[in-house]
Amino acid sequence: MSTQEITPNNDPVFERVALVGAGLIGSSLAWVSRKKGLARHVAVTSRSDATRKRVAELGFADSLHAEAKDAVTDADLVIVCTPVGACGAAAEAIAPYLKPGAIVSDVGSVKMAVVRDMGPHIPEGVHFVPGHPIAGTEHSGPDAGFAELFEGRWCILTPLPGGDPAATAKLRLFWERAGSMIEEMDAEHHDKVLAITSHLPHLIAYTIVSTAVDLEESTKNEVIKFSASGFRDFTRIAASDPVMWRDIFLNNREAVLEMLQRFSEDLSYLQRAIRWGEGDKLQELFTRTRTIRRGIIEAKQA
Ligand SMILES: NC(=O)C1=CN([C@@H]2O[C@H](COP(=O)(O)OP(=O)(O)OC[C@H]3O[C@@H](n4cnc5c(N)ncnc54)[C@H](O)[C@@H]3O)[C@@H](O)[C@H]2O)C=CC1
Ligand SMILES: O=C(O)C(=O)Cc1ccc(O)cc1
Repeated sequence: MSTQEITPNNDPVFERVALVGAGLIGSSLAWVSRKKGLARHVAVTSRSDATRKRVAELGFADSLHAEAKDAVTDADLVIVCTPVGACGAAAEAIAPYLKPGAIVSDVGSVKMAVVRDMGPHIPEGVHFVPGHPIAGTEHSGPDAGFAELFEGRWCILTPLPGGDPAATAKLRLFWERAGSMIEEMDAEHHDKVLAITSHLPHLIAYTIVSTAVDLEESTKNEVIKFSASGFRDFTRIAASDPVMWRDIFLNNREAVLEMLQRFSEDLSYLQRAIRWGEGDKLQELFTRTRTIRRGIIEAKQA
């Protein structure tokens, strides 16, 4: 079904959207929902008094709730925006309060574990459509969010086999109106692709920054002083939320370990080439990767 057929105009996509968790992604979704009129009411839930106080000051919620059940009651769309490891408990807590016909989604960076943990709690008659915006920053918490985060970025939906296509189409429309481009795929494929494009790069960044700071004191000072753009980029990524990334690696274990194995083999190949002075091998690989980068830039400009 084309999204045009659902809402031919700019009416709100949903009456009431409930966001469970008010960090970078939850607050960005609240901001964009309000800015672009995606929902008539944005209900936000956060467990801590301090975060709720801050959310009230920032003013991105129409209603603010300590208990997720109060936010999700009567909601047409519920998006769980917690770290991946907390999604199952969040689904269990809200399940009895979900409205028949409501759509439940999430934004987790891993999909198979989210389906495994949330799926069993979603009641009959409620549509579960997992999602993952490929958009973010190294910042976290309610202050980090902004309405433009999803603009021009991919959002991957992983609908379950046998799920309601109309629910998926409506969620697609929501993300499209938030500025995203949508791709659908199965959860297993998602986890493999993201293991190499996002999870492994973060692991490498965490490692290289940690290796650099473990160097003896004098060298460490030089590292900080002369950190050129390459290393700086790594430090930005390595500043990402520790709990969120702990949960990603624990919940995408198989795919990350497989990619890590391949990566280690490729690294050994380069190590060998350097040891034996095989410049042709180095140059050939670097030429190949340069072509890939240029291809990505050209595809973006097209
Ligand atoms: N940060 C990023 O760049 C991106 C993150 N994601 C995914 O989005 C989700 C949220 O990430 P962020 O918004 O960046 O995190 P965040 O740390 O900024 O916010 C997480 C929110 O969840 C709440 N929370 C934490 N543990 C909880 C629990 N046990 N029960 C209930 N609430 C809990 C926190 O209080 C906070 O409000 C994660 O699953 C992450 O994998 C997806 C795309 C990009
Ligand atoms: O800040 C960056 O460079 C990111 O890579 C953000 C990010 C983090 C996790 C995701 O699942 C998607 C995007």
